[in-house]
Amino acid sequence: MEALNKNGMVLIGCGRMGSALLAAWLDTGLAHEAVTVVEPYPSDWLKEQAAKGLRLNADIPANPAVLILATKPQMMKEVMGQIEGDFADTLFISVAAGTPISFFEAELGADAKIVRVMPNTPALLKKGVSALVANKAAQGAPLAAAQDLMTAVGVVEILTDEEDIHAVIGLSGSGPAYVFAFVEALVAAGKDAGLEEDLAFRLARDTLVGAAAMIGDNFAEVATLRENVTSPGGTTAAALKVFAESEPNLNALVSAVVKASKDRSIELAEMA
Ligand SMILES: NC(=O)C1=CN([C@@H]2O[C@H](COP(=O)(O)OP(=O)(O)OC[C@H]3O[C@@H](n4cnc5c(N)ncnc54)[C@H](O)[C@@H]3O)[C@@H](O)[C@H]2O)C=CC1
Ligand SMILES: O=C(O)[C@@H]1CCC=N1
Repeated sequence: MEALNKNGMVLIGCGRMGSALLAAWLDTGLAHEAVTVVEPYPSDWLKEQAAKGLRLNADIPANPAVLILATKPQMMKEVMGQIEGDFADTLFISVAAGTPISFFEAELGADAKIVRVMPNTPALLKKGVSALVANKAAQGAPLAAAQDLMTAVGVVEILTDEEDIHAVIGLSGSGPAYVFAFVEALVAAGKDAGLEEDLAFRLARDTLVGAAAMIGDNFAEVATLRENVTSPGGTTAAALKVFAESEPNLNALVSAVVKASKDRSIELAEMA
């Protein structure tokens, strides 16, 4: 955070993703005074940060170390039109789902250092996962700086092919929503099975947290973890049979879900 505290960070758009990242960075030692946020509809939380010294809707400082773009892809053209200033050494980081690097190069010039990042909201708890891809000008030190920044809020994967970002969005960008939807479905199912909602919620939440914590580094072991719950001829076998035999089955359903997110990302990129 040293370079950022010295030369400043600018955040354009402080909604759900922008504020999750900013909150985690502030907690990691980013100084409020070093941050300029441009946000037309500041949340109460953001106003509290402004009271602590963060520069809210102030002029963009000259040559900030990093400028983060966290507005909707549909707004990006308008946003780029409103960014003016000296960005000779600035590293641009976009977290927008559907805006390709080529769009930013067309707006800023091919010499601009641009890293496209696909984070997810668990970044708020420093438990995010982000995939990064850099343009030519941002290879080396700028990409390493972006990697450091995102490592402060979770795990980082580096992509070499920008096209992979669509699938990443389908899996980990949108992914937390699938998990939350699954918890909602589990609670509804618990209620259908006769439990009170509060109890069903606690059981669903604690099962997910506990099971997630059991997953290690080896994908093959996930099947063993599943098998360890599944007594032959028992209750879990009866349950998993429904996943396997329903139409579409679980794998086909999840595949369609990830593909829908991926396809929308491609669509947004084509509109950029
Ligand atoms: N929410 C998520 O889980 C993730 C979101 N993203 C990306 O992050 C970006 C933001 O998404 P969310 O935070 O979910 O949306 P959001 O709608 O919560 O945040 C966008 C923010 O931009 C602000 N804004 C609108 N026009 C602006 C302007 N001209 N200048 C400055 N700020 C402006 C809005 O007031 C809003 O607070 C999107 O591009 C999305 O693809 C990426 C990964 C995960
Ligand atoms: O739903 C969206 O478009 C954004 C991108 C990934 C997660 N949220």
